[in-house]
Amino acid sequence: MTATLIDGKAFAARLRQGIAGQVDAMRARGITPGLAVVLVGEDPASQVYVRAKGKQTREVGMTSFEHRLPADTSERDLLALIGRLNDDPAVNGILVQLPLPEHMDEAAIINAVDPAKDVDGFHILNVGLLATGQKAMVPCTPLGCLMMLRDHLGDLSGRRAVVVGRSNIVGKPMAQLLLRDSATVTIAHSRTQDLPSLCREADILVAAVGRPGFVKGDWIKPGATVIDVGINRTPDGLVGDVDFEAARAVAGAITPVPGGVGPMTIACLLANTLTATARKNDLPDPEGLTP
Ligand SMILES: Nc1nc2c(c(=O)[nH]1)N[C@@H](CN(C=O)c1ccc(C(=O)N[C@@H](CCC(=O)O)C(=O)O)cc1)CN2
Ligand SMILES: [Mg+2]
Repeated sequence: MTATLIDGKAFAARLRQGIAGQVDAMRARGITPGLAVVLVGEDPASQVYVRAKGKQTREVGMTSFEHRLPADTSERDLLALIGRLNDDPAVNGILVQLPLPEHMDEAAIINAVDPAKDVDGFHILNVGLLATGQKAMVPCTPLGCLMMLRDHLGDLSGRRAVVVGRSNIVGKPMAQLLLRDSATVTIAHSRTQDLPSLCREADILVAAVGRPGFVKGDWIKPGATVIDVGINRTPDGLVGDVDFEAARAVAGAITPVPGGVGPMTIACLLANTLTATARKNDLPDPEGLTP
């Protein structure tokens, strides 16, 4: 038996359709959500993502503000731009595309964004709110993973989840979200001992290490749900962190790369922009878009 494919591309398209409907309703009340995306430098992958973000923002009826700055922009100038966006009432969401050039202090930039406009959920305040179970802005990639897991599995309570990877963008917030849904969560990383055995205990396995085909088929518990967050460019094309062909013969369900987690990341960015706009205007959180 081969695993069910969790189609992130189709899921994201449905999500955007729902968001477009909610944007229409907001615009009828005179409120147009606005998202500002800031790109520093010419990283080719980042350029692709930023272009896709602008296009999808406009397609759901929101206003897109795009700021492209040269790679040698000073931290001071970037902070000044963020300050102007923080003060701009037409901007409800601000995203600074990562990675930033080497000379920039990433934490200082992230923490300069108004937490209420922090649609990436990376600001220290939102990290703390999420960790303590309070209303936060939630990072887009883990939010998308959670939506797919709930859609496929229903209640996550009591399930054993292993998150491989401890980044601030994916691994840590993913673990927080799973914990919030009462899963039993382990975060594994490069120093974890006997990683294959640990992974074999997982009903839910999330791979976010950034190494092509790192998770092998025989690390997977038969019937497990596997979420592959990896996006690795190799001579064979784009591949995930999971050995897909071997894994799909064992897993119960799996996200493909491309077409799994990636498209959900941008759809959840739009979801967060809608949430930030609703909160700014003292409206209830949009249905189904927050954890
Ligand atoms: N400020 C942020 N920076 C970065 C984030 C983020 O969430 N916030 N995440 C990634 C990049 N990213 C969005 O920014 C992103 C990555 C991948 C995809 C995607 O749709 N991938 C496709 C494949 C597209 C391709 O050919 O590359 C897929 O997986 O099907 C969307 C967004 C790092 N930076
Ligand atoms: Mg991401």
